[in-house]
Amino acid sequence: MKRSSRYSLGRCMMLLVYRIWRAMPVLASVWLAVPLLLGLLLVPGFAAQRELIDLFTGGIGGKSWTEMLALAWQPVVVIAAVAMLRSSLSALDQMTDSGLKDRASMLLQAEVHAKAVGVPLERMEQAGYYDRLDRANQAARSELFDILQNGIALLRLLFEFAGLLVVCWLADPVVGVILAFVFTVSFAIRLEADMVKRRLNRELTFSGRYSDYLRSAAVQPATVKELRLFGSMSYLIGKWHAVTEQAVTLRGDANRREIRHGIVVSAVQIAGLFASIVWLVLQMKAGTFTAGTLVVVFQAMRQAYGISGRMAWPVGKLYLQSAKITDLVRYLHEPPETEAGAGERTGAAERRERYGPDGASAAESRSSQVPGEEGCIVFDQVEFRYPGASQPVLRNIRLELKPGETVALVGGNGAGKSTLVRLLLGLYEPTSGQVTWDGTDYRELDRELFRESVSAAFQDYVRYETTVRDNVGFGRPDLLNDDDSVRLAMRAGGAERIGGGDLDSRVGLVTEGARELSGGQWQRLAISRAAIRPARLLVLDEPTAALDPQHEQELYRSFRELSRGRTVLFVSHRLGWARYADRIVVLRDGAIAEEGTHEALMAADSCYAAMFRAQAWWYCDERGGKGQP
Ligand SMILES: Nc1ncnc2c1ncn2[C@@H]1O[C@H](COP(=O)(O)OP(=O)(O)OP(=O)(O)O)[C@@H](O)[C@H]1O
Repeated sequence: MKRSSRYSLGRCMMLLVYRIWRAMPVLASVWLAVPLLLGLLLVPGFAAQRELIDLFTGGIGGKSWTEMLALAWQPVVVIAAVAMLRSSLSALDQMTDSGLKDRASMLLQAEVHAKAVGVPLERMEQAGYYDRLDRANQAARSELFDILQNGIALLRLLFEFAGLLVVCWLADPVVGVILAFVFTVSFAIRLEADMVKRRLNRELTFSGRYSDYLRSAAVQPATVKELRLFGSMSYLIGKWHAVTEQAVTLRGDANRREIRHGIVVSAVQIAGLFASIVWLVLQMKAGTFTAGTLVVVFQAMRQAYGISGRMAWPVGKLYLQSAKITDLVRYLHEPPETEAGAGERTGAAERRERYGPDGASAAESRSSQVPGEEGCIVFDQVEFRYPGASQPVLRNIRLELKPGETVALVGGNGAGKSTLVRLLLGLYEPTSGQVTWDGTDYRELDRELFRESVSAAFQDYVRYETTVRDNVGFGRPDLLNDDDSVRLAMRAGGAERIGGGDLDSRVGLVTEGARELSGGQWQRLAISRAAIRPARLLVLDEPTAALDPQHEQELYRSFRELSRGRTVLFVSHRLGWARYADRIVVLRDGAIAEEGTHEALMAADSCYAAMFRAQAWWYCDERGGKGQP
C-alpha cells in the first residue's frame, strides 16, 4: 500500500499518542514516563555495581573491615534503592498500562463515531469513504489495544537500550560506539528475518486452509462417492499433496534462513563483545580502567544484545499494523472533504467554504427558522451530483408538493427517485438550486424542528434486533412506553400481529430467545415506525417491496388513514399504487419527464401509460386477449 510521507508510521504513532495525552494528560504522562525512568535507573544501578566491585577487587589494603563497610554502604543502598524503585515502577507501569489502553481505545472509538455523525450523508455513502470509516473503526475497536501494547513495548526496550548505551559510553565512548554499531546491525538482521517469517506465516495460513479443505474433502462421504465414480480421487489427493509439500518446503526454508541469520547475529555480537573487552583490557593495562568497569560493560552489552532480539517483535508487528494505524490517524485528522478532488464539493462542503472551517455548525446555528405550518414544499431548479461523479443525478427539478397532497414518484431503476427523496428529507443538499418549505430555504430551517416535521420509511429499512416496541418507538422515543400510541402506529403499518401482541417480545437473531422476522414483517415495522411520528411530510420509499399481495392490500387500506392530514410522497415500482395518488411524477434520467393524474397520463398515452400497461399485462387473462404491452 502506498502511504504518503505525511502519514509515516512514526508520525502516526506520535499523533495517536498526542491525542491520547490530550484527553488523559496525567495517566498518559505516567504511562510514558515510567519506561523512561526504568531505562534511566539502569545508569545509577550499574555505576553502584562498578563501585562495589572496584572496592572489593581493590583489596582491603591497609583498611579495616569497618572502614570497608563504611565505604560499601553507599553503593549497596543505591543498588537496593534502584531495585526497589524499578519494581515499584514496574507495578505502576502495569496498572497504568491496562487502564490507559482500555480508555484510549474507548476514546478513539468515540472520536471515530463522533466524526462519522458529522459527515454529510452523501459523503458517507461513497464506497471508498465508508470503507475507510469501517477500517478506522475496526482499528480503534480491535487493533488499538494491540498497537498501543506494541508501541509501549518498543518504547520500554528503546529506553532500556538507551540506559545501557549511556552506561557503556560513560565507561568509554569507544565501547559505546561498538555497542551502538553491533546493536543496529543485529537488530536489522533480526527484524528482516522476523518480517520474512511473518509474511510467510500469513501466506501459509491461506494455503493451510486450502490444504485442510482438500484433506477433509477427500474423506467426506459425498465427495468420495462422486470422485470414485469420476475416477478423480487420485487427482484430489495429488493436489493436497502438492499444496502441503510446498508449505513444508517453505517452512523448512524459512527455518534454515532464520538459523543462518541467528548465526550471523551471534557472530557479530561475539565480535563486538570481544572487541570491547580487548579494548578495555588494553585500557586497564594503561591503568585507566578497573575490573568493575569491565564487569559492568560486559553485563550491559549482553543485556543490550538481548534487547536487539526482543525489539524485532514489536517493530515487526507495528510495521504490519501500520496500514491500520495510518487509516485511523488519517481518518481522525483529515476533514472528510479533503478526499474529494476539485469539482467534487457537496452542498455541505460549499457551505463550510463559505462560512470558514466551522462553517457547517456556524451555518446550522444561523439556520433557526421554524418550519411553516402548511408544509408546502418546492424544488426550484434543483440539481444534485454525488461527490466524485462527473454527471449530476438530478437535473433541473421543479416540483411542488402541496400541503395534504399524495404524490407518487415513479420511474425506472437509477432514474434518481431515492436521491430526490433524500433531498426532500433534507439528508442531502442540492448542488445547485434550492428546496424550500413554505418559502424558506431548507438550509435556513431549524434542523431539529425540521426533523420533527418529517417522517420516512426507507427502501433499505433498518432492523433493530431488540424488541417490537423499540422497532416502532425509535420513531418517537418519547412515546416508546406509550402502549396505545405504539399499537396505533403498528395498526397503521399493518404490523399489529407481529410479536403476538406482546410489544416487548424480542426480534431478530442477536439476542437469545428472540424470534427472527421475515423481510415483509421487518418492513411493516419500519412503516409503523414512520407512522408513529405526527409529521407533516411522510415519505415512503418502496413501502411494499417486501410485502406479499395480501399484506400489500392491508397496507393500502391503512395507507389512507396514514396519509390523512399529511403531505405524502411515495416511491413505488408497483404502479397499481400510483393510480390512487393525487398526482404522479415520472422521473427519467434524473429529470421530470411527465406529471399528472393517472387518468390524464393514461389518456396522453405517455411513458407512464406504457409502464402501467406493461405491468398490467402480467395480470391479464391471456385468453382475454388484452395483448402484449
Ligand atoms: N451514494 C451514491 N453515490 C454515487 N452515486 C449514487 C449513489 N446513490 C445512487 N447513485 C447513483 O445515482 C443514480 C440514481 O440512483 P437512485 O438510487 O436515486 O435511483 P432510483 O431511481 O431510486 O433507483 P431504483 O429504482 O433502482 O431504486 C444511479 O445512477 C446511481 O448509480
